[in-house]
Amino acid sequence: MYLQSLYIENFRNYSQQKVEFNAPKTILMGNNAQGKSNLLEAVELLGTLNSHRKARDRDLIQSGASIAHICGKLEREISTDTLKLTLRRQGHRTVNLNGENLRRQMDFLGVLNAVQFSSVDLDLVRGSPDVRRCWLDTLLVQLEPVYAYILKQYNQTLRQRNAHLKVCQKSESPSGLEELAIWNNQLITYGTRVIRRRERAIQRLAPIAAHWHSNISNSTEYLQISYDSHIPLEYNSPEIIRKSFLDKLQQRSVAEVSQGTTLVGPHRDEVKLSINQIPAQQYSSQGQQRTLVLALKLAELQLIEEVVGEPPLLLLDDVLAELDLLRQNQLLDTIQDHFQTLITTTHLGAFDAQWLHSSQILHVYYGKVISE
Ligand SMILES: Nc1ncnc2c1ncn2[C@@H]1O[C@H](COP(=O)(O)OP(=O)(O)OP(=O)(O)O)[C@@H](O)[C@H]1O
Repeated sequence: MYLQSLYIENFRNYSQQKVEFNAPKTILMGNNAQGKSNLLEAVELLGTLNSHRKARDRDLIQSGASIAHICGKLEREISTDTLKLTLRRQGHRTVNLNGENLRRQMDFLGVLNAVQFSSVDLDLVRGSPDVRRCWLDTLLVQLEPVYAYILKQYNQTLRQRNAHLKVCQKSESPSGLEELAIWNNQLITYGTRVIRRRERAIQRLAPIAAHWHSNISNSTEYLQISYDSHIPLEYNSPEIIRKSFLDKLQQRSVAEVSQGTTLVGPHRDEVKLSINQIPAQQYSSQGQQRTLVLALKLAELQLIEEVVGEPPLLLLDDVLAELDLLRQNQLLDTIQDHFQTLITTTHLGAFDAQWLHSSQILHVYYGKVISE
C-alpha cells in the first residue's frame, strides 16, 4: 500500500498542510519541536485511530480551533481509498471512507496499515507489562480490526465489574454477589476472546521475530516470545479457557471483594521475552534490548504483510539515531523500497548517499512542510 498524499487541518501545530509523497522513502527533517512527529502521528491515527502518545482528541486539535481534519489518499492493490478523520473538541470523532460517513469506527480500521517505531518502543523490553500488552493490542487491531471492538467490550466490562466490586466491598448483601456472577460471565466471554487472539498472534509472531533476532545477533542469541496468561491456555480452546477463567475468578473472589478490583483476566497478562532462556526484561543490555525491539518491529512488518497481503507503511520516528550502524543497516536493508517509509530526523548524517538519493526529503519548519 502506498500513501499518496496527506492533508491535515488544525491538527497539532499545523493550520493547513498538504503533503504529496512521491518516493517510497520520505525523510522529514527539522529541528526539535517543529512538527515532524505530529505528521507521523496523523498517519498513525488514520491507520489505527490511536496515537501511541496516548493523546486525547482535544490535545490533537490545534490550540484555539474546535475541529481538526486528517485526510489521506491511499493506493492499495485493488483500490484507491480516501480516508478522513474528523476530531472535535466538543463531541465525537467521525470517520469517512471514500466519501461515506461510517457508523462503525471498526470499518475504518485495517484500511491503512502502519508499523510505528519510535524511541518510546525501546521501553518494550524493560517497561511495565502494560507497555507490552498495549503493543500487542495495537498489532492485533491491524491484523484483525474486529479486535478493537472486542477489546473495548472487555475494558468496559472490566470497568463496570470493578465499580461493582467496590460496592460489594462496602456491603456484603447477597444480591451484590448475585450481580457479580453476571459480570463474571461477561468478563469471561470477552476476556476469552482477548486471550485467544493475543495468544494466536504471539504464536505467529514468535518464529518470525526469532528469525530476525538471530540474524541481527549473528546467530549468537535465541529469542523466545510467549503469551503468559495466568489462565492456563491449553490448546487455545474457548471452552477450556472459559472454565479455567471461572475457576480462577472463584479462587480469587474473596481477595477481589476485599481489594475492590478485578485480579483475574487479560488486563493482568504478560508477554514474556527471553534471550537464550534468560528473561530479557531483567538481564538484557541496552544493545540486546535494541536488537530485540528491532526484531519485533521487523516481525510486525512481515506478519502484517502476510495477513493483509500488502506491505504496511513504516513510520520511523527519530529512532535511527538510537540504533548502531549494524542495526541501522539491517533495518534499512530490509525496508529497501518494499515498505513505504516515513522517517523523521534532525540531521541527514545517519543516511548513506544511496539512501538519500532515492528518498524524498521534506523540511519541517514551525508547522509547515517545505519540499527541497
Ligand atoms: N494541539 C496543539 N496545538 C498547537 N501546537 C501543538 C499542539 N500539540 C503539539 N503542538 C506543538 O507541536 C510541536 C511538537 O511537534 P513534534 O512533536 O512533531 O516535534 P518534532 O518536530 O517531532 O520534534 P522532536 O525532534 O523534538 O521530536 C511543539 O511545538 C508543540 O507545542
